[in-house]
Amino acid sequence: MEGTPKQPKNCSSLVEELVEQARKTALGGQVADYIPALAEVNPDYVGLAVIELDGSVHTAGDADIPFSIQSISKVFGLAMAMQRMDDILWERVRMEPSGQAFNSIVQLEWEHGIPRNPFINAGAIVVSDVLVSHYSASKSAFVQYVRHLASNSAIHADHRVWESEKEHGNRNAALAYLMKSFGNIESEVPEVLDHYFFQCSVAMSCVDLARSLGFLANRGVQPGTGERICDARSAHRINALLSTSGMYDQSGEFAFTVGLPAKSGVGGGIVAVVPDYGVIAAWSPPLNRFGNPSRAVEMITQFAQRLGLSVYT
Ligand SMILES: NC(=O)CC[C@H](N)C(=O)O
Repeated sequence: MEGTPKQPKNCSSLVEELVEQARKTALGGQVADYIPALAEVNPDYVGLAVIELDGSVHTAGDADIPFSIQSISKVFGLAMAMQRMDDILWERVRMEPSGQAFNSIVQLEWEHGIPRNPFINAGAIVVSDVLVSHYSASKSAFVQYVRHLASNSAIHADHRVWESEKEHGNRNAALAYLMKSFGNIESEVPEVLDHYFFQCSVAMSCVDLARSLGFLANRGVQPGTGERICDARSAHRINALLSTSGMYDQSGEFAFTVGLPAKSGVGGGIVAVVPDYGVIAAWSPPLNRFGNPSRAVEMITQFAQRLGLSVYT
């Protein structure tokens, strides 16, 4: 039945236990340092938040501290673009796993400037181009959208991170100019990159993230407010893409071991959608070799396995 928790018991104590365990685990990995402002983040932060469709909130550790959402912004950007554009969007960005690093450039030339999916950087830059063309002020539209979804008007972009990415964004600029040369970017590249870096620099907490993406677990309707954010088909499509491409080149392994649609970011966050149950958001800055946060992967894996949450069961 829609909205019925699959496993309501002892969530809060499990969330506490997983954070405690994560704090003790030295999983290695390094905080992202290719964006200098991110390198300054304390690697010891650990947060976990679970929000169920019935509104129950379970949090532990640093679940209320905002951090740089980075690539998690690609989910919000895509949801906005899908609202504004029909299926023509899928001629400009595809729906296949890339099998490459999130910022890889090699595939893009072979495939004529059409990115494999909206959750690698090239795909998110195309989505940013859609937003720049469809909104007169795309950056403020983006921030208003996430504030509304998270019911938190204090959410804002971290300008230091934004500037830092702009200064060190040569690879993303290369992706954007290559796509422009193939005719897959409409607006001017600097304006598109400015939007892309801005949305990556938005700071949100685990609680904000878990609350904001509840609609993906509930066929497009935001559980707290009953507002329809997107149609059920769009929610299905976003979840499908998250399952196949949300964890970059570790998406196959994540599906194999966990089995939930999820998106990671180099700020150390991951959100995982559990259809008909709720959303899990975890944060710990050090990253593994795929650019996914090791402890956050571990906390979500444990939570899902212990409660038997998987879309493939
Ligand atoms: N994986 C990520 O979180 C990447 C986002 C980052 N802003 C970048 O463009 O490189």
